[in-house]
Amino acid sequence: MYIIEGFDIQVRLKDKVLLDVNRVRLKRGEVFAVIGPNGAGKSTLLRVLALLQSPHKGEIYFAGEKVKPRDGIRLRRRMAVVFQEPLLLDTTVIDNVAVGLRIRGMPAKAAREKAEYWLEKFKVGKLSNRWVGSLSGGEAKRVSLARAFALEPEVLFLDEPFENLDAPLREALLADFSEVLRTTGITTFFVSHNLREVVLLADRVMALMEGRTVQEGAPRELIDNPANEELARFVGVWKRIMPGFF
Ligand SMILES: Nc1ncnc2c1ncn2[C@@H]1O[C@H](COP(=O)(O)OP(=O)(O)OP(=O)(O)O)[C@@H](O)[C@H]1O
Repeated sequence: MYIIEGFDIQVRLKDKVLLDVNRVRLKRGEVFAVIGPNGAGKSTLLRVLALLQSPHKGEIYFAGEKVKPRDGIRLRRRMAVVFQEPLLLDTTVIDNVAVGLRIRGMPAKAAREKAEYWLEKFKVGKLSNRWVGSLSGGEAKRVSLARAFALEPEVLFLDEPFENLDAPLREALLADFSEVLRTTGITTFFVSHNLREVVLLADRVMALMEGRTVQEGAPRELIDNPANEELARFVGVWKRIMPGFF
């Protein structure tokens, strides 16, 4: 039932505890969001669960299997990560999407077809042969999402994927992304500052502050009954920004 489970995860930097999470669990098929202020440890938690960073303490299970350090590469192939910056390779759009599939042993023609399919899904099919250097920020994000989905990962990790976009571009991408998520049913873990995004996309949300979980539940629970004053202020700000939405 759980694809990823983390227990007693601690990350430290010298004497400072950056992350101290008792339990985090991601059910198969759910969209799980992590919100919290700057420096709360959200990206650190993402990196730990995506097996990109080893915690100083704690255990992680992937599909019921306890993760050992040497399992990293093998298990990471079952995941995909999209960062705030698209991190595209300096080549064409289609090659960016196809290359991961080729690395996984897919023949060139099949990889190209799959890449085209996912580029179409994210409405950038027409840009297939463009060099990535000529893309706008929004187009590059769409390509990086297409690249992640093309891998058909068991878990998709997203670190603030809609940041740094103008409002109209962000809205359009959010709508398209939400549609793809709904149709693929892919298990997703995403980090966000944006409560509206969380309401639109997430089944469950965890609020992280100073590296610790302060609340976890359905987005509605967090909005209606924030667990502490800081969270209540955060929710209050969003209610003022978007009256009627929450
Ligand atoms: N390599 C590093 N060196 C020093 N400090 C670090 C490093 N990585 C993370 N930190 C610190 O760890 C804490 C958690 O960082 P993290 O990026 O996980 O927070 P976050 O919630 O994702 O923040 P943001 O919303 O600003 O991206 C912060 O105080 C940050 O300064």
